[in-house]
Amino acid sequence: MLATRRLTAGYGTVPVLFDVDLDVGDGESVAIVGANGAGKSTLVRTICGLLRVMGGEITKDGRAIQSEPPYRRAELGIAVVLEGRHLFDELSLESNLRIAEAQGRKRREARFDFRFDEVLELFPFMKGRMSAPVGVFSGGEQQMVAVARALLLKPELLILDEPSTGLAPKVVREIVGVIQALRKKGMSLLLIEQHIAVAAECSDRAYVLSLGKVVQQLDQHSWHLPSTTDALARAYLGNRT
Ligand SMILES: Nc1ncnc2c1ncn2[C@@H]1O[C@H](COP(=O)(O)OP(=O)(O)OP(=O)(O)O)[C@@H](O)[C@H]1O
Repeated sequence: MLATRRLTAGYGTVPVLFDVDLDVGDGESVAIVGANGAGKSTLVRTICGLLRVMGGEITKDGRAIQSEPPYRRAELGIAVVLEGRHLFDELSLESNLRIAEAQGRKRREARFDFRFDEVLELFPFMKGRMSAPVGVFSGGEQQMVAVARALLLKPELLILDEPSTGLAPKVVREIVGVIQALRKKGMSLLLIEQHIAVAAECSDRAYVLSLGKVVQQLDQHSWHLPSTTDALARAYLGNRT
């Protein structure tokens, strides 16, 4: 589905990601974990085309996409929920969703064709609140609007940048429930997550990122091994642990 090879990217002339090799298979859920400043958001912005690639390659289904503009990557089936959500705060919930639905209609051959009413079923709180401006919604509700909007783009690969950060445990459980429902449907997911427990629960595999490099790969069985705990502690706390 998605691959990066020796991907180097950053800001201005300064790289903050170095030679990142990453794969997300068809129907796979892959997490990226790492401390603040490890480069997780930079990786997301580079994959969706908001940051220029300095070196290496990004492919979607084997086709190089690193020169494609962000809107083309969306048309190719990559949707992203960025940190900060970037909703149209003054517009109603319905307008926010209908704008995405209109974009999604361009993807006629999409494998996951979420209809408007199906998306609403995933997010019951939305019923009866269609005319409210999304700026008045709670952080958790806004996060769900951002996910709903991404789904209406009919993606094959959904990238979620820190979906649980700053949210109450009950809301995190709701988001986890939605992620699990998408996994069941076979959608490919790339999940950027600082909370190890959420990452372990919602992914098949994970990459540990530290100072812009992949320092370890984890599979389902290795999350709780002592060597993993050590590697995660080093990635999160530095080498003085
Ligand atoms: N707009 C920017 N201009 C210059 N440097 C930046 C910019 N955004 C991030 N950086 C730097 O790039 C590095 C990686 O940051 P990034 O936001 O990708 O990390 P992160 O793993 O997503 O962290 P967090 O969990 O805090 O969001 C950091 O050293 C950061 O200071």
